[in-house]
Amino acid sequence: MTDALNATPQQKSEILMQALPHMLRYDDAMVVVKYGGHAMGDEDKARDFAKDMVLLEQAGINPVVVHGGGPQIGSMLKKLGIESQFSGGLRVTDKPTIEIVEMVLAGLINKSIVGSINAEGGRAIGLCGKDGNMVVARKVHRAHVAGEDVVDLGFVGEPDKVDMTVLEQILGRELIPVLAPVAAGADGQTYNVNADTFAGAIAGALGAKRLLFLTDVPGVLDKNKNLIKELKVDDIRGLIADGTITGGMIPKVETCIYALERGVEGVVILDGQIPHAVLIELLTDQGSGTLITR
Ligand SMILES: Nc1ncnc2c1ncn2[C@@H]1O[C@H](COP(=O)(O)OP(=O)(O)O)[C@@H](O)[C@H]1O
Ligand SMILES: CC(=O)N[C@@H](CCC(=O)OP(=O)(O)O)C(=O)O
Repeated sequence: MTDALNATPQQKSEILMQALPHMLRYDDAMVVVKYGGHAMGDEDKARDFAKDMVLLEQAGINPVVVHGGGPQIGSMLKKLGIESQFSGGLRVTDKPTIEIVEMVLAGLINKSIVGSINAEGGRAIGLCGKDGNMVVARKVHRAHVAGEDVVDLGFVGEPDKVDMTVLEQILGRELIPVLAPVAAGADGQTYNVNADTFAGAIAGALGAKRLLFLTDVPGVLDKNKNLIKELKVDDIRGLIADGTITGGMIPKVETCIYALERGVEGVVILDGQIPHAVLIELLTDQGSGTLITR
């Protein structure tokens, strides 16, 4: 699959025959792809990701991209002399920080992904939670984090209401939505929403067939750092309790549980740095990461 885009016509038709049964499984289905800031990498990787989204759309699978950009926000804040502070995996977001978060996520990164998809022959449309009131956020009140001081996270939000009207207009019309995890509260205040949580809310509201988390590790690893290929929701709670799953993986697996409970059929956590990771996952028998089901 890695070389498929540069293959000869004969090789391409062989690859297509192998991919066909998988394509039929996902025909007209919705797949939410969470593209993490760590998975973004260099220009070549961005191009590969964009090619995958275009190919999925052409194959009749409707990809919805939700992107992050944590490391990129961190670099911009650093350039401006603003220190990043996290509590429980969430960025403490004061007034100057929320302005940079919105600029980097809904501006720079969103438009860069839209541009890459368009350059590969797709038609992407970049939105954030504010557009069409897609996601209305409420402030996160998570002051108590085990082992950490009590912190007011500031303008950190979580999805409160999700309205799919705008996305429903877009899907099935050869457009690829690219969503930045920025949303307004009912009072109009802008909130910074963790991209995993945002992706889970969108996947749940759409009843997506798959939610893919592209990150910088092969999937969920066990205590010996070996990949766990399949997990059930009930296994997850034990792995958090015994300290196998920690840090940034916790909001990810918690989002998996949330999305599965809302009808998403399966969630996969996989290494987005592998070229064409999404195509390998969806269109081959190889399945590259951790598949989580109910
Ligand atoms: N059991 C585990 N398996 C894999 N990664 C884990 C595990 N526990 C903690 N992690 C950490 O979670 C990180 C992925 O979360 P995060 O950095 O938030 O990703 P992203 O930026 O892609 O959203 C991994 O790089 C790893 O350091
Ligand atoms: C509240 C909060 O922490 N928001 C995140 C939003 C971006 C994000 O989640 O990006 P990744 O997926 O690349 O980590 C942040 O400010 O970094």
